[in-house]
Amino acid sequence: MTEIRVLTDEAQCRAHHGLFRRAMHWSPAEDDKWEIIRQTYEPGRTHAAFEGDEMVGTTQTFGCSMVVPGGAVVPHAAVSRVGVRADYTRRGVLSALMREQLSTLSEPVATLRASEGRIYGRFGYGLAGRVRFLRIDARKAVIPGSPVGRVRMVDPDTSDKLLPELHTAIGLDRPGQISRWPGWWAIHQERKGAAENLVTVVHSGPDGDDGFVSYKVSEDKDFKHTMEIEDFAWANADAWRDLWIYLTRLDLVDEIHVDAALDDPLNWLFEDPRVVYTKDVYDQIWLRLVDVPRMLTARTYGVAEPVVIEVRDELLPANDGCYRVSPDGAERVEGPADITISVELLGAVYLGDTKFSDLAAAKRIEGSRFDEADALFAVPVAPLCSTFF
Ligand SMILES: CC(=O)SCCNC(=O)CCNC(=O)[C@H](O)C(C)(C)COP(=O)(O)OP(=O)(O)OC[C@H]1O[C@@H](n2cnc3c(N)ncnc32)[C@H](O)[C@@H]1OP(=O)(O)O
Repeated sequence: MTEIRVLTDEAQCRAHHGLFRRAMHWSPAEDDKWEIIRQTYEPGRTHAAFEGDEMVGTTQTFGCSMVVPGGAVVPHAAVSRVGVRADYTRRGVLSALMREQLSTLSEPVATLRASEGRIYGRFGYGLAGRVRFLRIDARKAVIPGSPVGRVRMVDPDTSDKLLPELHTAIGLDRPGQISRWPGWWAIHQERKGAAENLVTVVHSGPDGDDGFVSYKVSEDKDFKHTMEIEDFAWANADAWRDLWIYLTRLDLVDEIHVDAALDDPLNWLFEDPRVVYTKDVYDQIWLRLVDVPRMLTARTYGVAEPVVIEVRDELLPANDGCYRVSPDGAERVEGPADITISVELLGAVYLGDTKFSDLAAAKRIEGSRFDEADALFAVPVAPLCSTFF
């Protein structure tokens, strides 16, 4: 029988990490890497599945906060390192891990990045945010005008001190953005070493530092140079534009790759909008409403007549019930409901990436008054989570 345990000692956490990496077809971390990775194992947040004495499955959370529509910041669990040993798959190991993890979470919301699209819906995670992968032709990318602020290159020691504070100040700018935990920064900082050669520049305007970008440039056998933008945050349009001027005027860069929000206005920066090419749109945020009443009251709503939504949650039945959503907020009520929706799909509409009317058109939800529900849940900016975990 599968038993789920919370891991406490380091040797087991290392085995957990190795099992997850093996499930992803990656080799285990070397000793020097483990010294950094061990900092990402927070007490009480690591679950493993055991068959007898053998560890056969893993999952873990990182504690942080997430921005919801309207700007409130709520406690959030970032779920990661999900893996089941290949000789134990499709026997319910992941299901047991997910049930235990969900029932013990203290945060009202959890998100994850899914390796495959069919895994997590059954556990109540909905596809709540997508991202555009952009390719920019750096040789033709001309931004008219001059920078208005100052961009400076910072050495690794300086950026290690500066970036966590700066990200806290400016990084929580959209629904879906999350704060970063010490272990996240430990791994990011290690990447500035020789192996990955990540470079950071910081922008300052009239009120001080207000933007940063971390990037690396690699060269292929044909001497083509490609820049990968790994981390990018800005507090205002001047910082955003100045940092792009810096990036597109760098020598020896042919192409730039970056992930951007669906509504990022990057094309409009350039004389020729076609230098920005959307190579892909992919799912990014999979969101699980753990405490539906709390999460429905945490966000704000648009202007429309109130709608009553009935939520169904097989794994966490405390969420079952009807909620009246209006421009003034949300509250539990008795029925009748206008719309019936699973907790998975409520997660999909929660940040505003998906509309009720789209789910109705796809025959995924039932009811009426979808236009009013769309207007209530609409958000002025697309969700994004710039923090990979
Ligand atoms: C947040 C992250 O860390 S993402 C990384 C996720 N990890 C990986 O992709 C690593 C490789 N894969 C694995 O380790 C495992 O196959 C897992 C974790 C995806 C699934 O673990 P399992 O123990 O096999 O899942 P479990 O047996 O509980 O399956 C539950 C249900 O999901 C289905 N399912 C599980 N994995 C998949 C999949 N990859 N594709 C489609 N269906 C799946 C099962 O068929 C089962 O359906 P059923 O209830 O209708 O029978």
